Amino acid sequence: MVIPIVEPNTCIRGCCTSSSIPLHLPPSSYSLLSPIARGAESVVYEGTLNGHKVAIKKPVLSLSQHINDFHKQLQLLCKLDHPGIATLIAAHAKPPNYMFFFKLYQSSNLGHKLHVEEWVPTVNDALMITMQLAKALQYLHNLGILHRDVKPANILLDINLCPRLTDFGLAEYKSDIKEVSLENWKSSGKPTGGFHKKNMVGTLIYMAPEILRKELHTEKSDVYSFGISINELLTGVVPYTDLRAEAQAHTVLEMNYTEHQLTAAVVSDGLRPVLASEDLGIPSRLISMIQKCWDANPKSRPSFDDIVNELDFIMEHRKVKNVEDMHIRPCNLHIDHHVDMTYQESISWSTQGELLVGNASSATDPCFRTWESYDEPLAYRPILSWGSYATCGRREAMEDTHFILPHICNEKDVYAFGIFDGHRGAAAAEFSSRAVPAILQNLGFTDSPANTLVEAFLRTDTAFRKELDSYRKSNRCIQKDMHPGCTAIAAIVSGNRLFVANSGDCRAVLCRAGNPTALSKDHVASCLQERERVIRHGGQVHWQVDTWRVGLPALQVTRSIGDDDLKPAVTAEPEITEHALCAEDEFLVMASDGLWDVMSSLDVINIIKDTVKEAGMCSKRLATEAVERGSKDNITVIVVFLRPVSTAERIY
Ligand SMILES: Nc1ncnc2c1ncn2[C@@H]1O[C@H](COP(=O)(O)OP(=O)(O)OP(=O)(O)O)[C@@H](O)[C@H]1O
Ligand SMILES: [Mn+2]
Ligand SMILES: [Mn+2]
Repeated sequence: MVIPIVEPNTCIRGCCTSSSIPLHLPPSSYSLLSPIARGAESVVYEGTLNGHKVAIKKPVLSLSQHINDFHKQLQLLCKLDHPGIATLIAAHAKPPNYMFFFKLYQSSNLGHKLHVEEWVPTVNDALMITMQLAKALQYLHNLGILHRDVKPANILLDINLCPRLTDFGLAEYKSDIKEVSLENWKSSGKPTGGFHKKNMVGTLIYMAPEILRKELHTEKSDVYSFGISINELLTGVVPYTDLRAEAQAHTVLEMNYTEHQLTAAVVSDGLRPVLASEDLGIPSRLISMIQKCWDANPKSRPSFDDIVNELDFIMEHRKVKNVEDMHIRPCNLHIDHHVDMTYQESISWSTQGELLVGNASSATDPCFRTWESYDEPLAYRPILSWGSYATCGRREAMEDTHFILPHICNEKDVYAFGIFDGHRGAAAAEFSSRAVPAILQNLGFTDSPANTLVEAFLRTDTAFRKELDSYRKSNRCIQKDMHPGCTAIAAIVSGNRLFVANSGDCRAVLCRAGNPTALSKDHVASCLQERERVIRHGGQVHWQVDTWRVGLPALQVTRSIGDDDLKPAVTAEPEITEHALCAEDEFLVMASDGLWDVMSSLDVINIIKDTVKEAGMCSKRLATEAVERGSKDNITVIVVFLRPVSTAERIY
């Protein structure tokens, strides 16, 4: 992208100059589209500059000091040019608009990648990221610049997952540092002032003990933050969160309280996060390097020159020895799944579900884009972050399954989520959790999202019953009278459109302007309409014990995948609801009936309101609360935030 430079290319004060980066832009050359992130000091937007997609960082300028800071940051950014550092393309440094234009890095930041997308890197991925980042910091230190805010949220990833260090909001020339820090502690009160404390929840855990003791920042303080960040990359664990696994810090208040104790433990007791383990193929020298980086004594920490040399050695050694690359953690570690083995012996229903529909990930057919929201380029675009939690609860066996499928057919703005609640065994739920996403991928955008969802449910049901039949005929490892089934709910978010398909009694709720909107209706025999439909299709309904039930198996639900002894009365055909999302939509909650048995939609919304705004933590809190309230069933929860959540309430 070539942007003409208008001379004199300086900011309004004349303190920032550059020969290659334009510092004032005609207003017609750029536009702000949707916000990507709201930080403490800025809002980052996706936007365009001369027709190209860019990231636009617009600082919050509420004090004159903030304008000084902008100029300082711009002077610094103009000097930087390194493949490990986010590229500044242009800036606008004239009132009333102060903006930085960066290259847009599409693969989000490392914190999001690890904890929201649950990305599991291979050893080589991890080594490459570590090396690139070390080289970027080596480059800065050679220029006499300290970054002072190294953490995964400030490490962007490009499409090749190469890291790009960003956020120079706290960066300083080492030579200026004495003066600045004294001034900082006094005037702005960083990091002890009330406001900053609130916003430092995320940063504190990366701060070296000497910084927590309010001593001066040196190169070695960046080394410490680097060590903590790389260990987080290797373990996939937000530093110290494992400490609170039992205590379950759910609210910001609780978090702040623990942060206080944490600071004391890091400074006085030498507490550090749990170190990555060698078991999963991580080179032992990399692990010892991390330990040296977070040594309590700054003088004992290596410099980035030392670190780059050591990494060179580790990588060369792997190459010579031809060490096999592998993932550094098993994928999907967080789900406590117990598979019901009573009748399925050696059949893996999940694998069957995947195999049956062909290898979805290799779907190479170009997808035809017929999904309507793409015709409206200016339509509202929600920004999603999601998490899930699944627990057996008080049951012996886990019969719930779920899937999360971001970026269907590599489309950035298209996501699918689904939950399956098995009955009479887990087979149907296990099969469906693989088959439904695979079919969605395979169908791509050839039909409307609503039709695609219906098709996915029906095809999964047919495929599962056929498979079951062939097992029965071949007399292999299945009892003749077993008719497993599952209820199913799935959602597709495509641009600003939300589609929910439901068969059975899982439920989806949207929080719109603080109030619950039901996105699904339960299909149970106690519902007159459903009872009549079952009878019309040849099924039998009777009152038994306390409620209406279907057929001999006395099923309470009237729609499901599987249950082949009750077909076609108990249909797999879902009901679909469709909504246009808008700025008032805060989040979407999907859950199996184990949650809804003990909680109303309003309860769910209120609980999320006072929980740390991290989707995984919200899901866990809801499920845990449901167990506490006496739910006797398996519980699976998926929470999807539909707009950016405040950094102050995020945990990384
Ligand atoms: N060039 C970019 N491309 C894509 N996403 C970006 C880009 N720059 C920033 N972001 C996103 O915006 C987030 C915030 O950016 P940045 O850290 O620069 O802002 P900040 O206001 O200083 O935030 P903080 O609250 O961490 O101080 C990043 O974590 C990243 O997810
Ligand atoms: Mn940041
Ligand atoms: Mn910042």
